[in-house]
Amino acid sequence: LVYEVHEIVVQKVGHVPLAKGDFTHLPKKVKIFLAHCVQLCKPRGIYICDGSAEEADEIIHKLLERGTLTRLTKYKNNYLCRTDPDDVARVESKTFITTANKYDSVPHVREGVKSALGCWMSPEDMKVELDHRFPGCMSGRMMYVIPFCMGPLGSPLSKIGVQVTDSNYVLLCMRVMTRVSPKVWELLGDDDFVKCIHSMGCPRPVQRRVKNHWPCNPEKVIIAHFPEERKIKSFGSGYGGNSLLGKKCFALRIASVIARDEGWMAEHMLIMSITTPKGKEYFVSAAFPSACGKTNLAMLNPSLPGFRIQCVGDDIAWMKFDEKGVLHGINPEAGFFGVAPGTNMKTNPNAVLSFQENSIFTNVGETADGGYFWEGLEDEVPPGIGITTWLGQPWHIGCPGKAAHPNSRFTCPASQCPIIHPKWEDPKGVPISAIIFGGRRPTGVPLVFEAKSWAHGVMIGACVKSEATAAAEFQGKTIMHDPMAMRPFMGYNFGHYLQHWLDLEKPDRKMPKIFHVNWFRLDNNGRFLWPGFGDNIRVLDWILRRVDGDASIAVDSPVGWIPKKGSIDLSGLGSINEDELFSLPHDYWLEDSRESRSFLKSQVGPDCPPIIYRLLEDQEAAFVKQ
Ligand SMILES: C=CCn1c(=O)c2[nH]c(Cc3ccc(NC(C)=O)cc3)nc2n(CCCC)c1=O
Ligand SMILES: [Mn+2]
Repeated sequence: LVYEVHEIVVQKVGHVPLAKGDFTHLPKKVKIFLAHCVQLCKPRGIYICDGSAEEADEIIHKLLERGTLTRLTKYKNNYLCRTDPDDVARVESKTFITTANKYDSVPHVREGVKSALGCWMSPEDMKVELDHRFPGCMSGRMMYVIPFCMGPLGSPLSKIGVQVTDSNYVLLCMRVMTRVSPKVWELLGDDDFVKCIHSMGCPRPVQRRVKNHWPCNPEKVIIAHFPEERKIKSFGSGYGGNSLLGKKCFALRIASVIARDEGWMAEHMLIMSITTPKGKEYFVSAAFPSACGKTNLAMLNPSLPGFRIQCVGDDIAWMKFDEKGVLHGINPEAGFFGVAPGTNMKTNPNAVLSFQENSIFTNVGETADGGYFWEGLEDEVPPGIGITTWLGQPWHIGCPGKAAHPNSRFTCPASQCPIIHPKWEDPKGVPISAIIFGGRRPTGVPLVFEAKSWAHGVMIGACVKSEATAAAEFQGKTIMHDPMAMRPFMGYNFGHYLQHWLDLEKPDRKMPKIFHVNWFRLDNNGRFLWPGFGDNIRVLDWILRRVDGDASIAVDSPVGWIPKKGSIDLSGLGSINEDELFSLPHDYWLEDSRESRSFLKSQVGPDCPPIIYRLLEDQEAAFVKQ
C-alpha cells in the first residue's frame, strides 16, 4: 500500500486563513494586490473563487439558509433576492472619476455649472473619503477573490480583472455576467489587470441594522474610478450597477479610457444580427438611453417574413477596426442584467425564455406558486394569484402600488437566450455595418434618419436626448440629454471622447453608417404613430438597404437622409401616417438645434471638437432659411 501523505497546507495571507483556493500559485502581481486588500480591509478569511457551478451551489445553499435568497420553486435553479430598500439603483451623485488633472476626467465647464457628464474628485480628497471607509471594512467577513474576463477567454479584444468583495451575492452575479474561471490566472500571467475592490461597507459587528439580510451602507456609498491606474473602489452598495464592477465601472468607464489609449471603442451599445429574406447577414450596434427598450431591440421578434434576428449582446459593445479596416465588435459580458418590469412574452419573448433557469431576480415580486412577478406580467400569471411585493408585502393584481421595484432586474446567462448568435463568443468579434443611436422623442423627431458623414453621425450621437421621468423634484416627464447614451458611464473628458470618435475615421477603413431612430413619436391625440416592437424590423430593413448603398430610398433633409415616401415596407400595417411620422417641424428643429448647441456649450464647452458646433450651426441655419 502506498500511503499518500496529505500535506494539509494551511496557507495564510498575512495572518488571514485561506478558506478556498491556492494562493501560492497566483501571479505575483495578484499576490501583491491581494496582500494589499487584506491589509486594508482585514477580512476573516480569503476565498479564491473558481466560478464553478459547484461553488455557486455552495454559496446559494448558504444564502438560502441565511434568507438572502429565496428559491423560486416554479423553476429550476431560479432565485429571488430583496435588497435593503435604500440600496436599489446606481448612485450617480456618489460615482467619481479621480485623475491628477481634473480636465482629463471632466470638460471645462463655466464656474457654477454642475457637470452632467461625470464627477471628478481630486486624489487628495478621494484619499480622505476612502480612508474613512475601507480600513477594516471586511472585518468578520470573508473576502471573495474573483478572477474574471470581460469578453471571451483568450480573445485579443478581451480584458482581465480581479475583483475582491465581501458580498457572496456579487460573486453569484459576477459568474453569470462575466467569465469567472481559474483559466484567467493562466491567461493573465504577469500582465496587468483591472483592480476592483468592493465592500458592502458593513464590518462585523454591524453598527447599522441589516434589512432583508442585505448588508449595505447607503449613507457612505462611494464608487471611485482611477482610470490611470485601471483601478475601481466601490463601497457601501451591493446593488448591481455599483457592485458588479465588471459592468458599468470596468466595461464602460475604465474600458473607455483604455480604448482611447489603444485606439478602439468601449460603448453602451447592443449588438444584433439581422439576416434578410435573401439570406444576407448584417450586424449592427445600437445605443439608447434607458426606457427605450434596448434589450427588446437586441432580441427582436421580427414581424416581416423571412427576416431573422439574433443577439450578440444587449448592453455593452467593445469594437475595434481589424487589419482590413472592418469594425469588429464583441459583447464583453456573459449575461443579461435587464430591467424586469415591462418584460413579457409580448415585448420580449426571447428575454423571458432566457431566464427560465439559472437566473437571479432582484427586487421583483413573488407569486404564491413560487414564480417571479412584475408590472407587465399581469396576463401571464394565474388570475387572482397571491403575490408578495419586493418590499415583502402581501399584494395582488389590482391593488394599489407596484409589486416590483421599477429598477428590479433579472440576471441570466446570455448562453440561455434562444436567439443568441453562434458567433457571440467569436474571439474576432462580428463585423459592424451600422451604428444606430436612438431616443424616446414624443414630438418632432422622425422615425429614422441617416448621418451624411461620420462626423455628422458623431454630432447626432452627441445630441441624443430622451424623455425620462424627471428626477424627484419635478413631476411628469422631461427631455433629458444623454449624449452617445454614455452620460452616466463616461470614463474621461467627454470632449476628448468625441474627438476620439472623430479620430477613428481613416481613409482605408470601412466606416459604419450612422443612423438615428425614434420609436416613440406621438400623434396630436397622444397616440403612438409607430407600432414599434417587431415592426421595427421594417426600419432596420431600410437601414440595411442604405448600408448596401441604395440611393433611391432616401431624400436629403437638414437633419440628414430620411426615407423617401413609400420606401419603408409598411405591408400589413393598418393606417400609418407617414407624413406625421417623417415630418420635420421647422420651429421644433430650430429650437432643438439651438438647445443642443447650448447644452454642448455649457456641458462640454471648449473641449467639444469645433466640427460638432459647426455641423449644429449648419443644421440650425438650414431651418432658418426654410
Ligand atoms: C424593440 C422594441 C422597442 N420598443 C418599441 O419599439 C416601443 N414602442 C413603444 C410605444 C408603443 C406602445 C404600445 C403600442 N401598441 C399597442 C397595441 O399598445 C405601440 C407602441 N414602446 C416600445 N418599447 C417599450 C419601451 C419601454 C421599455 C420598446 O421596447
Ligand atoms: Mn445599460
